[in-house]
Amino acid sequence: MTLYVRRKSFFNHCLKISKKNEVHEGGRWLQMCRSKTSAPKNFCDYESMRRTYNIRVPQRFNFAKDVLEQWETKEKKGQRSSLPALWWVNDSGEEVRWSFEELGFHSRRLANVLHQECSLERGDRVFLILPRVPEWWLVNVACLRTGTVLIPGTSQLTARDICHRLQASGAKCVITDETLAPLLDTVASDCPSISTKLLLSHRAMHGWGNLSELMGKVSDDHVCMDTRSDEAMTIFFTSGTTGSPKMTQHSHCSYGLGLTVNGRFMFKALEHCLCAGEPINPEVMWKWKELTGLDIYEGYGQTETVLIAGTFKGMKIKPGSFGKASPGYDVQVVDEDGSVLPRGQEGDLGIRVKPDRPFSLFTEYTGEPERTAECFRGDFYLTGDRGMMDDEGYLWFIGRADDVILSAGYRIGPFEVENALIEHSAVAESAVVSSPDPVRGEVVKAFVVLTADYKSRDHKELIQELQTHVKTVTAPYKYPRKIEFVDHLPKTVSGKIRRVELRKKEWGQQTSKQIWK
Ligand SMILES: Nc1ncnc2c1ncn2[C@@H]1O[C@H](COP(=O)(O)OP(=O)(O)OP(=O)(O)O)[C@@H](O)[C@H]1O
Repeated sequence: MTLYVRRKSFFNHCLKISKKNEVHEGGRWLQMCRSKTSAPKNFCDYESMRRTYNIRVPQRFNFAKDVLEQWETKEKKGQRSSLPALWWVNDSGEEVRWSFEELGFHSRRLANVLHQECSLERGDRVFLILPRVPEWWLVNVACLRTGTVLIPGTSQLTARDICHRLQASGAKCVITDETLAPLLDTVASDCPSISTKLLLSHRAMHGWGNLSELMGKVSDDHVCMDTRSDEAMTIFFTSGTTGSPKMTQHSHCSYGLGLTVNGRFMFKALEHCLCAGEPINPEVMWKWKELTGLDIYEGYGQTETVLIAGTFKGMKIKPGSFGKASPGYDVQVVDEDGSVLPRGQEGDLGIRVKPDRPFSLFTEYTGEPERTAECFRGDFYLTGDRGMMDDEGYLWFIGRADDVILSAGYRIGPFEVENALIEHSAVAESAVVSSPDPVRGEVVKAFVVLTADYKSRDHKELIQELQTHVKTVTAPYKYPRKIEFVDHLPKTVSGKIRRVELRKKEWGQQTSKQIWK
């Protein structure tokens, strides 16, 4: 479970602080919403939020020029409040607070470093691997300004992960700090595309340009690139939950404008909690509410998209459902032919792309046209997840398509079994996957991490107790016929459970399941 920690929050923040629903584009104001006042005061009603959301995508768009520079101008003219553009605080209480003017000043210098000192051209790729220090945001803006394509990576990546990302992306420039620079140096010789290495550090390091020093050399005059809306802005590597991470390319409009959904229809204060990235067990929601008095609002999205669906302000929360489709997306449950299924039936979760492809959908998996094409069926982009829509239009997550278990003719979503298991006080967390069975083909197997109080209990007894428990809280055929206790579950760097790893462990070399997976 992730409590609202999103790499895209910079864009959300800057768009959120706009009081009007407008984005300035080369002197013209773009109406973000069709509402009479142009500034919907209160989106407490989901239906009115969907009705009023209407973004017209301009031909050219650049977040740095069309949003940040406009705020800078307003700030200089005293036409906006003194809210900072960026306010950063670390664990030791150190703070950095930049106005839009300061953000503009530093980012223009950094843009000049990228262009003049590093000879990077529009379209060149920049791999950024830094913890969330202010410079992380500066590089974001400098890349927007220069039209270079930002590829962010978490600082928890291993040398192998970094090597894969650099080779796959062909990045020309890497930017990191002194903790990670030695790791990058170990793989640099295998990554011939790198022409520049920039270091954020007070110290010098052989082979690395010092970012702060270079910024001191260049001017703060920079004309922002007039990028096309559909031009590449960033490439995210997916989490790698199901296989090796895919390069997911977003354009200046799909992110720069698309993320208005996330920014505008969320809550402004920390007293509201949002969870995204993995399904959240209803039990966790109840517990959270009991301990904090707060509800958790769920958001469902992918690297390929912005927020696809969510429990928006004013909507009742149905624990176990991730809410309704976001404005801007028509989300449906479709069958194998791409036809929309009736409500209540399980199928593939898809986003309608015909006749109009939502502008906030990714462009492609870079360099993988076939893989990109595989995501589309009929009029829909397929998310790769299985789900269901209820009578009220709420969407329910069943599992990733690859994770669904077929046992003796039944289709079983792992999430429901995991939800049942976590209700038992012995279970700290669990992951449910398929396991081979000579009679049923495959059966449900649960890998369970026990809570401290249960660690020394007799395992045989505990297995029976957990099986009986699942049979009583959900349909009996879903109970895990096999249970294995483990110390921890395999996870991605962002904390998502890698069921694929457990499944591989179960199926070993048995090819039939491997092919299906
Ligand atoms: N609220 C949610 N409930 C259930 N699942 C969610 C939710 N939010 C996100 N997800 C899951 O996360 C996926 C998107 O995650 P991401 O784009 O990071 O890539 P990944 O699918 O985890 O990794 P990879 O594509 O590399 O295997 C969704 O397709 C869905 O399976």
